[in-house]
Amino acid sequence: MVSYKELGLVNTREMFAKAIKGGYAIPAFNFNNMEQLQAIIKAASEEKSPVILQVSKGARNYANATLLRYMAQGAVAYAKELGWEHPQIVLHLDHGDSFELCKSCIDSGFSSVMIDGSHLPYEENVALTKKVVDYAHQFDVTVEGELGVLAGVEDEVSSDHHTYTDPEEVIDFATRTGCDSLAISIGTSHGAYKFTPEQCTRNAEGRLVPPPLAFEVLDAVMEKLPGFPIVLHGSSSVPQEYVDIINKYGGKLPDAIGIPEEELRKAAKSAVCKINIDSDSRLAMTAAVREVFATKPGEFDPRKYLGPARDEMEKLYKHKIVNVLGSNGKAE
Ligand SMILES: O=C(CO)COP(=O)(O)O
Ligand SMILES: O=C[C@H](O)COP(=O)(O)O
Ligand SMILES: [Zn+2]
Ligand SMILES: [Zn+2]
Repeated sequence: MVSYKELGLVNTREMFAKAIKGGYAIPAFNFNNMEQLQAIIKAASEEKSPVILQVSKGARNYANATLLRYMAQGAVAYAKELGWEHPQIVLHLDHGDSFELCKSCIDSGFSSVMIDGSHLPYEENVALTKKVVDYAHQFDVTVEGELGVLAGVEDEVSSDHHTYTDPEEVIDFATRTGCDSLAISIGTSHGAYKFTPEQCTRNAEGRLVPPPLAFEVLDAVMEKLPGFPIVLHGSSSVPQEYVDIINKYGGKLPDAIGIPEEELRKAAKSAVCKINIDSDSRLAMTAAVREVFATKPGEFDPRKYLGPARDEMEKLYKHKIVNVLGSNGKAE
C-alpha cells in the first residue's frame, strides 16, 4: 500500500472547489505512453495549470499497470525539474469498472478514481459507487461517479442514442454514494465521431456543424446540486486541422466531428470543473506522425516522428489550458 501523498500527488477536492469558484475547469488528459505524459507535464508546468493525469483500464493493459504508475509518479519530479515549484497533479483512474480495479489503483498510489456504474440499473450504480467511496475515503482518495449514458462506446444500443442524466436522480445519487464529483451526460460522447452527419447541419464550406449540447440538463443538475463538481467526458473538439492533415497523408477519417470549443468554454465557467480530453491528443499525434512518414520517407528513428508528435501534443494541451478551460496560472 502506497499513499499518493508520499508521492507528491494531490486529490481533486480543493482543486475542484477552486475551479468552481473561479469559473474555470481542470484538464483531464489521458495518457498511455511517454510522449503523451511528457507533453502533458510540460504544458501544465509551463502554464502552471493544475492537471489530472488520466489512466484507463485499456492504458494499464497496454503499457503495464506498474510501469504506468511509476511514470505518473515520476511526473511530479519532472514537473519540479521544469521549474514548477508546487505541482498540482492528480493521478486518476478513468472509467473504473469494478471495485477491485479501483482498490488496486488506490493501493498503488492513485489520488482519485472514477467508478463508472452508469450502464448499471440505478440501485446497482448507487451500491457500487458507495462501496468504492467508502474504501477510497479512508485514504482521502476522491471518487467520480457517473449518471446518464454517453452515446457511442458507452451505449450498446446505438451510436447516436444518448440517455441524458436525469436531474431528478442527482441529489439522491450524490447523497447516498458520497461521491466527490459527478460525470453527466448532456450530449458529449467518446471518440472522433461524436455526431452522425444526419444529426448535423453543414456550413457554407460544407463542414459539419454539430447540434448543441443539452445545457438545460446541466442547468437543472446545477440547480439540484449547487456548487457540486460536475465532470464532462467525451469533450474532445476533434480539430479539423488535424483531421485534414491525417486525411491528406493517407488517413481516412471521414466526417470526424467533436464538441465546439465555444461550448466547452461555456461549460468551464459553470460547475463543470473537470473536462476529459483524449481523442484530440490521439489526433495530434497521428497527424504529426503521418506527416513525417509522408514527407520524410527515409526517416526510421522513432524520435524523429514521435518528437514532432510530442511537440504537437504540447501545443494542443497548452491551447486547451489557456484558450478553452482557463486553468493557466491557477497552480502558481
Ligand atoms: O472522456 C474521455 C475519457 O474519459 C475522453 O473523451 P474524448 O474521446 O472526447 O477525448
Ligand atoms: O473514455 C475513454 C478514454 O478515451 C480512454 O480510452 P481507452 O479505453 O481506449 O484507453
Ligand atoms: Zn460511463
Ligand atoms: Zn470518458
